[in-house]
Amino acid sequence: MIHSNEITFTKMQGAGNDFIVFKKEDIKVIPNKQFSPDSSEGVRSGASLTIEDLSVISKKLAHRKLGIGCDQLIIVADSPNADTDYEMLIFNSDGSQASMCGNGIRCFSKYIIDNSVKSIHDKDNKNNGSSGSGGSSDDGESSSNESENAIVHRVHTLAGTIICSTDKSQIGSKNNGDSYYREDTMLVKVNMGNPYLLRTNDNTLLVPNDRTILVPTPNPSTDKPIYLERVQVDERRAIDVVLVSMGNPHCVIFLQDNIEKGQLPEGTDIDTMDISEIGQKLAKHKMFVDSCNIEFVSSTKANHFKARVWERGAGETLACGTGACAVAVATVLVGKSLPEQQISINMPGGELLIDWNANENFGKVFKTGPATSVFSSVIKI
Ligand SMILES: N[C@@H](CCC[C@H](N)C(=O)O)C(=O)O
Repeated sequence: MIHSNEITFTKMQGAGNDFIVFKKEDIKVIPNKQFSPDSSEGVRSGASLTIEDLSVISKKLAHRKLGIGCDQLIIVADSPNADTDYEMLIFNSDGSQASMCGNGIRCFSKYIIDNSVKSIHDKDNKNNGSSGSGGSSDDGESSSNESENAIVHRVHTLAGTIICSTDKSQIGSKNNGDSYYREDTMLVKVNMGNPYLLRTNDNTLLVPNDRTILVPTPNPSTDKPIYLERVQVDERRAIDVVLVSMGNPHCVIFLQDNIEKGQLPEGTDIDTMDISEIGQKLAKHKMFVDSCNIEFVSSTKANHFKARVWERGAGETLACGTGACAVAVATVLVGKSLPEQQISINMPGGELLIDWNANENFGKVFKTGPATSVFSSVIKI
């Protein structure tokens, strides 16, 4: 090995979905003198590392026995444009790069606040991470996502700009006038953007691009909406699913509907079923352009649902933020939720609250949930 890396990181979790979070520039690339004793190279910052380098590092760190262990790596980087404050890079535990992570972005925002990470675009130094960009905007987020008292981060992701808002009261009170006492957990509300029709290998003619906004079909009993699909899991089984993109792909399975159609066995129970069997098969189904995240859902009472997730690139996780949004959107689309009311999605690691009304706030989906710091340390790999 010619180089080793020393990384200062924070282990975080959001509703039990766990992350290793660090700044890209906080990776120190150290030349290994044992293998290149004559090299004049000194310690470099990780700022110059490529996506391939970060993918290799992520896979090592994410390993639950040989590394630190996590579902995703969340890397804080400088934003490539002046419209956003920061960039968030995401890697699944298998090293694949993801476009968006709903639980991770709340932890990202808490990390920025806790570490006073500066935005390179904040020339006046107004935004030291805890003051926020204040970012009101014309695309609907300002009405529901922020207030005078909120710290707002506009984050560049591969899924587009995502806006996080944390009420200042979440940050804790001033301690002795010179430092902040920080709670381990803060609640963060995120404008997750619009839900989109998921483009698959089968529907490319009907869904010509990845940015076709999803809206409820006016007459679902007579039209077969494009987001409903019957998927052949294997030779003996087909399952009805709802397909939603939250900037990353989701395939939502309502258990009871499939039991009633005889497509899942009577007695299939969300708490005890083995989701890995169907999850793995569907995740790599040929209809998906680049694999898929699979959500299993049962209803508890009006606007309350239980869900478990098989994540592409990470397997079963205790929660998935984009997954919770996709589930909530799917429940509205198929008439299981009232869009005027908040939707509660309970996953094994905790509850996420989703607001989506296709006719308000430009059809954006809002998600509220916790972000928790577990510990910080340094690792050499
Ligand atoms: N845990 C995440 C989603 C992470 C990415 C996903 N596995 C993918 O590959 O799309 C969340 O909270 O949204």
